[in-house]
Amino acid sequence: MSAPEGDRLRIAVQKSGRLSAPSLELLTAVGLGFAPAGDRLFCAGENAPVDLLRVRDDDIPGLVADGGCDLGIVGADVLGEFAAGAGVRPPSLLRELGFGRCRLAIALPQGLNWSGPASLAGLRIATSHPRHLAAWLRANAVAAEIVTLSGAVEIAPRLGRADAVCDLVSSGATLAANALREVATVATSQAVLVGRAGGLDAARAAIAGPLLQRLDAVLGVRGSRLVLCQAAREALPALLPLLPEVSTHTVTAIEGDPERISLQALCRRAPDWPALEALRGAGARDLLVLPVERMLA
Ligand SMILES: Nc1ncnc2c1ncn2[C@@H]1O[C@H](COP(=O)(O)OP(=O)(O)OP(=O)(O)O)[C@@H](O)[C@H]1O
Ligand SMILES: O=P(O)(O)OC[C@H]1O[C@H](OP(=O)(O)OP(=O)(O)O)[C@H](O)[C@@H]1O
Ligand SMILES: [Mg+2]
Repeated sequence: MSAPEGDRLRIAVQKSGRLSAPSLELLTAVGLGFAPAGDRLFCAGENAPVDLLRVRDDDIPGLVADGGCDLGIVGADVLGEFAAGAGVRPPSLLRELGFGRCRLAIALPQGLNWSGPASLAGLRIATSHPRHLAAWLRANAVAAEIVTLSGAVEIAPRLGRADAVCDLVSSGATLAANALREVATVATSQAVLVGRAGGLDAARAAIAGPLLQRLDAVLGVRGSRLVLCQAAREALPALLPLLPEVSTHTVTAIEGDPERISLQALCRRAPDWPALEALRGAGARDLLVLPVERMLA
């Protein structure tokens, strides 16, 4: 990966929060190295013409939209809020990254009844996602007041600032800790890679292209396992259906033993213990389950 002097790719990532560590891990997995970030906002790439900008996640769509950065990693929820705003052409969604999975949900304090979206009519709903919420209320023909807060949304009912909330949920622990009950999903989200809407200039595209290919090689096998085993050739038809979500498999003859084969299967998810025990019961021996890091097709 080489580029003319001065032509460097800039990637915006969240400085500190839910997406920071997995974003850096992904960039490392595609071969990018950065000096330890510490508190720095800007990290020059050590082995490629790619620099990191570490910022608040809310700033990432705007930075990519106005050309301050070429690529960014941000929650689809934050991208959606930005895109629903007036005026600026939002960044393009280039890839879904499979981490930071959560949902934007409506939750009510105990004591408020729920019989559908109409139950929210006339209530004050606290959220950091006012545009998502406004669109959802519109789609459900509900008139409610939106109270926009930048954080700690779940505390708003207890403080008397709102009657209900619309916030991000994954495990539900934060809602439970605040005695709130999830009643409806407004949107689902995960981390996404975004790029400038108009595309990159030729020099930057030449840096980004191979990186995207590497990214696909990593994302395409996330969660996959390589399962290896030996078995009698006649056991093969019984073994294959026991493997979870096989994407490809290879059968190899074992030298000197025409009755036995070696099976290699790429599975989109890990076989659990019962599946492995069933495979063994069907004649598989020397079963190996290996993690898969990347696959160049
Ligand atoms: N509980 C969760 N589980 C999984 N992903 C989450 C969860 N909460 C948020 N996210 C995702 O992570 C993104 C960042 O969340 P985080 O709470 O770190 O943001 P923040 O507090 O706004 O940070 P910043 O200081 O950068 O503004 C969210 O936009 C969402 O996409
Ligand atoms: O359903 P849960 O697993 O409890 O997750 C939900 C919480 O996660 C997010 O906040 P985060 O913990 O990132 O902290 P923040 O409020 O400081 O952004 C979100 O805003 C919720 O508060
Ligand atoms: Mg934020």
